[in-house]
Amino acid sequence: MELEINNLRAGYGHLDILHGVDLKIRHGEFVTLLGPNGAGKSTLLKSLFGMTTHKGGTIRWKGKDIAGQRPLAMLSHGIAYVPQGRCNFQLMSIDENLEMAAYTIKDGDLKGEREYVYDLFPILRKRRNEFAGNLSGGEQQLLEMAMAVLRRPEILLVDEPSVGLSPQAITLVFNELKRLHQGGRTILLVEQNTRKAMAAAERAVVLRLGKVIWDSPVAELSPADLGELFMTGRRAEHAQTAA
Ligand SMILES: Nc1ncnc2c1ncn2[C@@H]1O[C@H](COP(=O)(O)OP(=O)(O)OP(=O)(O)O)[C@@H](O)[C@H]1O
Repeated sequence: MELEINNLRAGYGHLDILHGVDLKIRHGEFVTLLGPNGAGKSTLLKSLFGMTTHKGGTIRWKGKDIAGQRPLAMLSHGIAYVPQGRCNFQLMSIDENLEMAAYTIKDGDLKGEREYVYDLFPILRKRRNEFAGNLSGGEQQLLEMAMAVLRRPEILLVDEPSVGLSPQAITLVFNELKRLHQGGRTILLVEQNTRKAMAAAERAVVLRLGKVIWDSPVAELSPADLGELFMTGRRAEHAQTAA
């Protein structure tokens, strides 16, 4: 087991958002985290990257409890986070954005790291001297992923990469996610586009009101069941757990 979350409680200051999350992710898995607005999906990703107030429970990463550690420590453990929206430096070139992403690598071989990323995303190499702000939405999302992958993480936490993208750009981004997974990376993806997410991932986990209410291979969850889970917290007839 790579990541084992037990009874995780977290939030923002006095605000409690996660009310006891249990989730296990094996090395190399592609898991999508689904759920209605405000369920706490982004909060769970942020908690795994040390960006929330830790209130209890454990996050075991390769056997060691890392709950409550801050983002820099999470990066050093091999955990990377791709935030929602495009957070790159718009008035810097792609080369420079990747340089910024490499900032925390001690004694890093920047050129080598950059070439590693360009081999993964040749589309970025072609435009390496252009401002990030001049890339299309889909290409900017790829740059976000590239900046996270540069540190060669073992797990990628990806938050709603399809937001604001055209259908073609969404297809491009999901194809790249699948390629990153095939390259051996573990992926935990939060996504509102449930159809795309379930086509790419192996396992679907549904979060509602700060708790996991469903966890199964994607094939065991129909769109109708998913709708029912979102609305009522139960799957008609065969609910695994109640909300
Ligand atoms: N920085 C913050 N400070 C305070 N409250 C926050 C913060 N970020 C999120 N919240 C609150 O936490 C709750 C869960 O938000 P979160 O973004 O985790 O949900 P989500 O399941 O990802 O929803 P969506 O699909 O709409 O993005 C919401 O009520 C939200 O208002």
